[in-house]
Amino acid sequence: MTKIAVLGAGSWGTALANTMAKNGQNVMMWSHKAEQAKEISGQKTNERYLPGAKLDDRLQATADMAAAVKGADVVLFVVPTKAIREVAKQLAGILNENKQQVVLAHAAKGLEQKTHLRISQMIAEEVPAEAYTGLAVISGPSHAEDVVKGDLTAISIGSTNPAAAKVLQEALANAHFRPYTNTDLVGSELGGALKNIIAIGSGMLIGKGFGANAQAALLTRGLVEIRQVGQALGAEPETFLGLAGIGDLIVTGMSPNSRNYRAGVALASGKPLAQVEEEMGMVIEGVNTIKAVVDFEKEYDLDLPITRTLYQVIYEGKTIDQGINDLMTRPLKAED
Ligand SMILES: NC(=O)C1=CN([C@@H]2O[C@H](COP(=O)(O)OP(=O)(O)OC[C@H]3O[C@@H](n4cnc5c(N)ncnc54)[C@H](OP(=O)(O)O)[C@@H]3O)[C@@H](O)[C@H]2O)C=CC1
Ligand SMILES: O=C(CO)COP(=O)(O)O
Repeated sequence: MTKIAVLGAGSWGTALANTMAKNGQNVMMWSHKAEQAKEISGQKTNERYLPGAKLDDRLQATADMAAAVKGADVVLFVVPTKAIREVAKQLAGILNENKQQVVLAHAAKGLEQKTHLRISQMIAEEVPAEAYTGLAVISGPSHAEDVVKGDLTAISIGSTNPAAAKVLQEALANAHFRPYTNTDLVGSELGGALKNIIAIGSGMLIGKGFGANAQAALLTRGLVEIRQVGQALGAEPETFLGLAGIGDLIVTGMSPNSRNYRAGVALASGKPLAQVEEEMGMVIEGVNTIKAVVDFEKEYDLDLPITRTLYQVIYEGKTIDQGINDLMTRPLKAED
């Protein structure tokens, strides 16, 4: 039995922790809210984030990070990107105090606002190398709402340390949940972060009444942009043809369970971004990630028309209709 501390008690942290608890692993969740930890441990529910879901009887949560981490073999971060650095700082203090060495993993899908760093880079800046044996990312097509219901799901775990990926693969696997491993940490992180931008666009198209042709065009051309950025940042291009790439793009770009997709639909109805974020009540990573990616376009001399147009629509007042027209009437070119 592996002892796993899951840091973060939103929808995805709860769904992953619940999967491992059902598999018989020794799981302790950490929530920064004592009331929520009490609800998870006592009632086996997390009504705010997974309404109606009944969690495994063995699942426990605490608001004391040191207690969650004590004796853990694996520590898994599942907080939004903007909270990763702060949580990593707290964890570093605890691991240092305990002289403890763990496998580190995260399941977040974004880039840091100011630095544009990937999540594993932020964690590696905060947690000293002697406190962990490997760093892995859980990526791929997986909405928490579907996972907690036991819907069939396949994900990918990326790490340059195969032993770190393996320990997570074994802790998570069951007949409904099939994790694959790969060694492309960079590509697995970027696939997860970048598809959120395209998913917002996909929601906008549906909100505007367009159909499957339009969605297929956007997702396919969006994948070309994701691959360009990935290659510029050192990812393996093949990763974007796998679960962490096209797999996640399909589910996030087409499922109404996606927060990013739903945000696109809501923006197309004319709601301002602040209202969309408030009404969602859960993190919409793509609206922040897009800021980093428009900077990458200049920094690495890339051509990212969809990303650039979505940025203009979300932040610079361009209408969706104008954005679509700009994209459709660009100079004609060969498919690349
Ligand atoms: N939801 C999903 O299906 C999937 C999500 N992901 C990714 O997982 C990450 C987390 O997403 P998700 O679970 O959906 O997010 P949610 O918005 O559902 O939950 C976020 C959780 O993190 C907590 N949190 C926020 N800031 C802090 C902080 N500074 N310290 C401690 N806890 C904090 C929130 O607490 P509070 O209630 O106080 O705000 C909440 O419990 C994201 O990067 C997302 O892209 C990846 C795959 C699937
Ligand atoms: O990454 C996800 C599914 O794989 C979750 O996407 P959303 O954050 O858009 O819900």
